[in-house]
Amino acid sequence: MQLVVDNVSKSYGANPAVLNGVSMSLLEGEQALLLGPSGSGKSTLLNIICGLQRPDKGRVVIGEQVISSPESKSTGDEVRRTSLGIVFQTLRLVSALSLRANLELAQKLQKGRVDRDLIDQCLDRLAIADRADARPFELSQGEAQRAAIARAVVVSPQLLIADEPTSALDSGNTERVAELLIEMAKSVGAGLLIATHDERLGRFFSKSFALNQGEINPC
Ligand SMILES: Nc1ncnc2c1ncn2[C@@H]1O[C@H](COP(=O)(O)OP(=O)(O)OP(=O)(O)O)[C@@H](O)[C@H]1O
Repeated sequence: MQLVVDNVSKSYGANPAVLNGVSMSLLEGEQALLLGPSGSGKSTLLNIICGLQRPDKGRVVIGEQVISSPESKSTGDEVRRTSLGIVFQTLRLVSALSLRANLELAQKLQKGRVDRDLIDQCLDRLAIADRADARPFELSQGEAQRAAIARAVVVSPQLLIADEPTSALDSGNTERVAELLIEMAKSVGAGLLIATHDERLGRFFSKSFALNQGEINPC
């Protein structure tokens, strides 16, 4: 499913022009990195791409649907539910539920049904099958990060979006998580956009964008 970010601008009162006419696109199934230092607006751009924040100007189109525009109201819910898998920077797993129940809940909410085979496959691939009954606070940081990836993938998204998915990891685990995201996105035929400040991830991607001082450029 194609992603088009068209001339998006966003300011926050004391932070004018966090995004200043940002345009970028991903073809169906394409994988890319969004690079930028801390505070450059990566999370803001991802939130707008996911329809979780509205831009001041411009729009985001996923497939045929506008998910974000200054006027957008509820359209984002439907595109998010049917098409997106999101790995949040703060993971956002439900702490009262086991890892398996977190994945089942995501499938119920987004797809309306539970696919246990796909859950088992993802848990296996991410090497956390033996932690399926643990609750999020019983997981190590790396296991929780992989759990958040599993939750985004088990909904069979058409576009997988990950915000700093390797921020808390050492370099060995950073590379492993990047490779897993790439492999998991391919396994469900999804496009992939990873926001990170970690330039070491560049070698895994043939397409990258650099966000700096409100502007975006291919790099
Ligand atoms: N809700 C908000 N209200 C006001 N300012 C905000 C808000 N959200 C973000 N900002 C500011 O906008 C700028 C961009 O923040 P954002 O979180 O998008 O950057 P980032 O590149 O994702 O940073 P990091 O890599 O540290 O997570 C920062 O200066 C931040 O303080």
